[in-house]
Amino acid sequence: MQLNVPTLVLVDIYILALVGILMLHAWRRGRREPTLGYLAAALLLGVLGTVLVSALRGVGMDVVPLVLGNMVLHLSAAMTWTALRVFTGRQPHLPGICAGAAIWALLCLNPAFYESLTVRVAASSLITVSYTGLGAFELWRSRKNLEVAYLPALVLTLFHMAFYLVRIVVDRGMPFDHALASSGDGASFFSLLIFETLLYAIGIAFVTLAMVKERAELKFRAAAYCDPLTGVGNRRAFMTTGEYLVESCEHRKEPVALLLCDLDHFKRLNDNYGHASGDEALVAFTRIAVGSMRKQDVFGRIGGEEFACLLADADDEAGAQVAERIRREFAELPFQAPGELSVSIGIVSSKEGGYDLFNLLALADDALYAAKDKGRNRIQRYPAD
Ligand SMILES: Nc1nc2c(ncn2[C@@H]2O[C@H](COP(=O)(O)OP(=O)(O)OP(=O)(O)O)[C@@H](O)[C@H]2O)c(=O)[nH]1
Repeated sequence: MQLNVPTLVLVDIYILALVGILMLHAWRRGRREPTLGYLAAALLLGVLGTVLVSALRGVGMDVVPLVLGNMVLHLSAAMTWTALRVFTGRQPHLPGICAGAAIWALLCLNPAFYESLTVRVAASSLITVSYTGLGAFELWRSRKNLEVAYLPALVLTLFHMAFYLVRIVVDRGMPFDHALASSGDGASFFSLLIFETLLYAIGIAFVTLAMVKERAELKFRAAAYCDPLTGVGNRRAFMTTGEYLVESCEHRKEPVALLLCDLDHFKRLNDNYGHASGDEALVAFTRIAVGSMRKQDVFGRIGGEEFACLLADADDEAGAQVAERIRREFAELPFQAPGELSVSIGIVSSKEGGYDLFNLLALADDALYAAKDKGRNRIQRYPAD
């Protein structure tokens, strides 16, 4: 099928401009996220480059489409690479951004290069392959830290690179003649080229926007589930992961133990040594408790000076052992004055409380209350005497 080149170019310009403006809008709305800014620049430079390369073909000013137009298109490719680079956490590389356009300008100073359509097509494709390859490389080398679905962007980029590699071998170029533009030698590959480049531009804009949105969502979710002082999960996180753990223990017919820990006389500690010292005590307790947990256990700060530990495959005896270790280590911590740090811990297991986290929490709270009542700095299993 032969596609009409001028029509395709017009469609290409309109769609790229529309996506570019939408990306600019997303950049402004998204707190000027640099990745979207570079992507918007890539799309709008793509529009300018396409206008320069196409509109002024064969009208006696070949230097504009051939030299300037292609330089702008190479800058556009560099911007797409930079968008992916910035997304992976690296700084833009200014010499790298300018290199493609500069190399093209230098090559055009050579009359043999300027006159040979085949060599120009090969060089232009090679520059595009380099920038696209760099974009894929940025994603690949950061894949372990990205935490978002990067594969669509990687596959799209590799496909675009492969297309331009094929172009080096297959394409003999579009001659600079309007009469040949829709039917002449090279027109069919050229129309395919416009088509592929347009799909790539839309595709990479869409998947990169999706990656940026996914990352923002992860950041908000982490903030909503994390206690900023201690870095562990807050009550919401504990309840969500805790319920899941309780359910899976029930499913495997394993016991589960809950420890409810409350630092003793914490108000007094704050009043005597200041809020910063109180914070230090909270962080120190977290360190000790987390150090006593296994990977499959769940721990969280569920209130001001209240923490909860859910131990998988542990009965109340195992829970009491862990609780006693935490209590002892915390009480032995060197602090402002000896005996200032202590914790009371209520313990309940699924043997008494069943596999309902709310019920376990209520029973552990009873045990904790009894521990406080008996003088604090102690562990207490449910049911209390
Ligand atoms: N430093 C600090 N203090 C906090 C934080 N969150 C809550 N608190 C304080 O923890 C104290 C808790 O006091 P209470 O509930 O009376 O409990 P308590 O003094 O530990 O008494 P008992 O639990 O009965 O031993 C309050 O003074 C809160 O201001 C925090 O993030 N940092």
